Amino acid sequence: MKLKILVGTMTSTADDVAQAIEMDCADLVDQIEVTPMEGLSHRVFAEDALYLICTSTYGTGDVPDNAQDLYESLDAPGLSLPGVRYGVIALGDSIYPQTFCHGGLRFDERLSACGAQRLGDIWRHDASSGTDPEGPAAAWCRDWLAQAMASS
Ligand SMILES: Cc1cc2nc3c(=O)[nH]c(=O)nc-3n(C[C@H](O)[C@H](O)[C@H](O)COP(=O)(O)O)c2cc1C
Repeated sequence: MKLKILVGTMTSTADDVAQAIEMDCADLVDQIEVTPMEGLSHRVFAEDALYLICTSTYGTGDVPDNAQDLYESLDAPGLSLPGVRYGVIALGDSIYPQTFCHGGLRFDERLSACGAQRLGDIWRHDASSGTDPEGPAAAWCRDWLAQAMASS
């Protein structure tokens, strides 16, 4: 199975998380591909892969600039992604309590509205927690991948 990590970021934290997962989880899947969201559309979900949305949150609960095109494309009328299985890593900061981690939550809403299936809970990281996300995210991903493969 291939894991495709789609990265939405402004200041590279989400990319650091994706790189940590690529290093730590290589033994669990056939291939891991880390892809920045720049210029992507919903067509990225056509591949036979397991998808991981790894994104931060900006503005007032918005997806980062490099994720806008992909996010908007998921609103296409009649778009259907029934065979797509995905997980979500949502980075945010609890100093924005009204919109905490909404970037990831927004992707989850759009993907599930298109009939895609989320596996597991959304993993959130709080930039105000005083911990770096890379290690805990990679540990979460190992469990998540094990469950995803057991259910496929
Ligand atoms: C200008 C600005 C706006 C932000 N807005 C939000 C927000 O609305 N909700 C939230 O949970 N986090 C918000 N954040 C926090 C970031 O999502 C968080 O720091 C994240 O780890 C950054 O990841 P990145 O480096 O991959 O972009 C904001 C950060 C900045 C600098």
